[in-house]
Amino acid sequence: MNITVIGAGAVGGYFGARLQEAGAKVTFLVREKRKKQIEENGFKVMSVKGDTILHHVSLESDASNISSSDLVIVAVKGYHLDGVLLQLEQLVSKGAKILPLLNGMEHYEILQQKFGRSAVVGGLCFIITTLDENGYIIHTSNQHDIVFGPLEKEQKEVCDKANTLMEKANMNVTYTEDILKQIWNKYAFITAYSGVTTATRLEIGAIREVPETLALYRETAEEMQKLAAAYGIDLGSKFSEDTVEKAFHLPENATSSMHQDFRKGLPLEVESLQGGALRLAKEKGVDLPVVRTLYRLIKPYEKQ
Ligand SMILES: NC(=O)C1=CN([C@@H]2O[C@H](COP(=O)(O)OP(=O)(O)OC[C@H]3O[C@@H](n4cnc5c(N)ncnc54)[C@H](OP(=O)(O)O)[C@@H]3O)[C@@H](O)[C@H]2O)C=CC1
Ligand SMILES: CC(C)(CO)C(=O)C(=O)O
Repeated sequence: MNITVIGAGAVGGYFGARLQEAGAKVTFLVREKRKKQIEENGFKVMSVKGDTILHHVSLESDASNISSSDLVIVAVKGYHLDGVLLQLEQLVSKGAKILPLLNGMEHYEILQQKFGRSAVVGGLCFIITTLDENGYIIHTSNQHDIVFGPLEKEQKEVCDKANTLMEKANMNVTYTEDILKQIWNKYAFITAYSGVTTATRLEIGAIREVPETLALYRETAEEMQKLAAAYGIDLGSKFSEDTVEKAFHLPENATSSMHQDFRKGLPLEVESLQGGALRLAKEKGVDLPVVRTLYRLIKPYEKQ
């Protein structure tokens, strides 16, 4: 299977490497600085699930040099999505379907509007990865999961093929017919988790010790559930309870990638997560006062 990964960062680099190990022909579409870093330092993954070095890495900076791909995995930050649309256009025009792994929700609408509904497969991931100063991928969580599936019937063939590949790879895959619900589920969870960890600058262990702050987390989950319902998605009567429960099963020092970005002084995806929720809520006339407060607390640090 021919796969292009746009964004050879923490997420794209990790899953791209796993798919290449499993036999896929993977091309990483990268910008010049990252290309140079990989050429100089090599492509290494240091992972609790097993280290790997890619001895041959196919790197491209221009999608017009890629003849065709079955699937393009998009793993850039939400605020870089606009910057990859022209490259994506070239790949989609040569027959590729898009599998986004970004956190958030609005990118689906953006990609579907630009490339048509049939081009965009549903997907998300659960993993904790980061890049070190050499550009090596450091994977520290037990999770290395992709959840994906067709959003349109005509995507079944490429999804079946991707599933066969992912099942062979050193990662977990959940292939589901109900991917829209799973996307909302992750979006609702991550908006609460990233919002509360980043706004408080606390890891989950400290948050769950303080009932008042844990209530903030639960109320964010409740609001996100309300938002999902306004879009016709029922996350289930136990969603907020389960979200709180999850906080007690995570390691004490676990935190969101947004909070980690905050600590590193990197830009924050607040517009893709909390900001996006507020825009989606406005369209449906839903009020999200807790999400709005988190948004207002995090927004000043968006560009750091
Ligand atoms: N890291 C994690 O643990 C998790 C992250 N996520 C989500 O995954 C998404 C990606 O995050 P993550 O991998 O951490 O981010 P990273 O910053 O590590 O990687 C993003 C990569 O995208 C590249 N990029 C940006 N613009 C372009 C472009 N125009 N062309 C080619 N490459 C480009 C960047 O390259 P450059 O070096 O050139 O800037 C960077 O390498 C986010 O939405 C995040 O929320 C989800 C679950 C967990
Ligand atoms: C919660 C987690 C680590 C799960 O993948 C995540 O998506 C994030 O922090 O961005």
